[in-house]
Amino acid sequence: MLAMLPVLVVHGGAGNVPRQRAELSCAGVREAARAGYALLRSGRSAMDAVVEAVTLLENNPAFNAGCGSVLNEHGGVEMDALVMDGRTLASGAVSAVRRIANPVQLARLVMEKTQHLCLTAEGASKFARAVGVPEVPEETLITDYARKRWQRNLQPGSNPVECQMGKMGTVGAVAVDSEGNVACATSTGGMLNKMEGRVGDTPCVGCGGYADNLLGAVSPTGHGEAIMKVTLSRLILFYMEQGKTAADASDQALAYMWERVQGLAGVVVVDPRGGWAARFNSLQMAWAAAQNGQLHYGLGKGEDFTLPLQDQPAAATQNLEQQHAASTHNLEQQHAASTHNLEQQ
Ligand SMILES: NC(=O)C[C@H](N)C(=O)O
Repeated sequence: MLAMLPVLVVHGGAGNVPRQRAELSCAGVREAARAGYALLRSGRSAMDAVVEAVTLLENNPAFNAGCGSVLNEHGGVEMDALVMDGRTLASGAVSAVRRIANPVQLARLVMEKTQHLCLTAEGASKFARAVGVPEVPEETLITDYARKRWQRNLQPGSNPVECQMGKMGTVGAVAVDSEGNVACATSTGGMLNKMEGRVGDTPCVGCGGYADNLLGAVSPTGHGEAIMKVTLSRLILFYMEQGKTAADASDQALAYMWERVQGLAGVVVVDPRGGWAARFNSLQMAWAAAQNGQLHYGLGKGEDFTLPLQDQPAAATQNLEQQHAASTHNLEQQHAASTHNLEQQ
């Protein structure tokens, strides 16, 4: 059993990743999984590893979290983040927080330094100042891509929720460390063109994540309102408690969410023995998992590419990654061509 530990799984958002961003997303989740796993291998805790992985994803403009966050209806950035420690069920979150480069780190400070689980908006900013977390100018969190999508969705007749369902990019991680402790972390800019003050699933315990050493850990991504209605993360762990594997529990919960509220989402899940799953009912979800010196990753349904994690010269790994990118691209072209044919028929 110990050979299965440690393990770390990350996601870069559920949805339909535009072709030009697919390789960027895959490279981003691979890098984050490698970094988090390296910490676990050096004996650090599951909490350290998930925060490290999510911090890297927040700093990567390819994702809807930290720098790269989607904009609210007024063109501003309001972010949500959550961490949870499976040893004690300690948890910390921030919601609708502005001008913070790494909301996941602020969420961890809420867990460690306050009596509360979640701080919101201006109160979260004041807390950040009090504990020495610097404010950053809002423009540094806004990419051209995010601004264009915001502007497009201000047009009459646009449907930001539909558009968001196509291109999500929330980030998250779950891990089990060498001692069998589990943790989760999730971070997001939320939903495209959301109302000011809208808080989604991400900072809500049991919705945007859950971690319990007795059961496992979950980090989801997807339509926040749907995730909240079924408390998706806790629902998956409930099914696991009843004896389901991480993959079966995830599929069952996603199917339930689809039946009840037509929600699209994806999840990464671990159990305390090192079993893991990356599942989604959206078209795609960028994910990567590191375990036993191997890096698994994928984007489309059924994809599971594998790369060695250690004892491998960087150049050789890069070659393999390029081959995978090329084969994914070919598949995408075949898919696009067949869809096109179907449309013409
Ligand atoms: N992209 C996402 O996953 C969005 C996030 N779950 C939210 O609703 O805020």
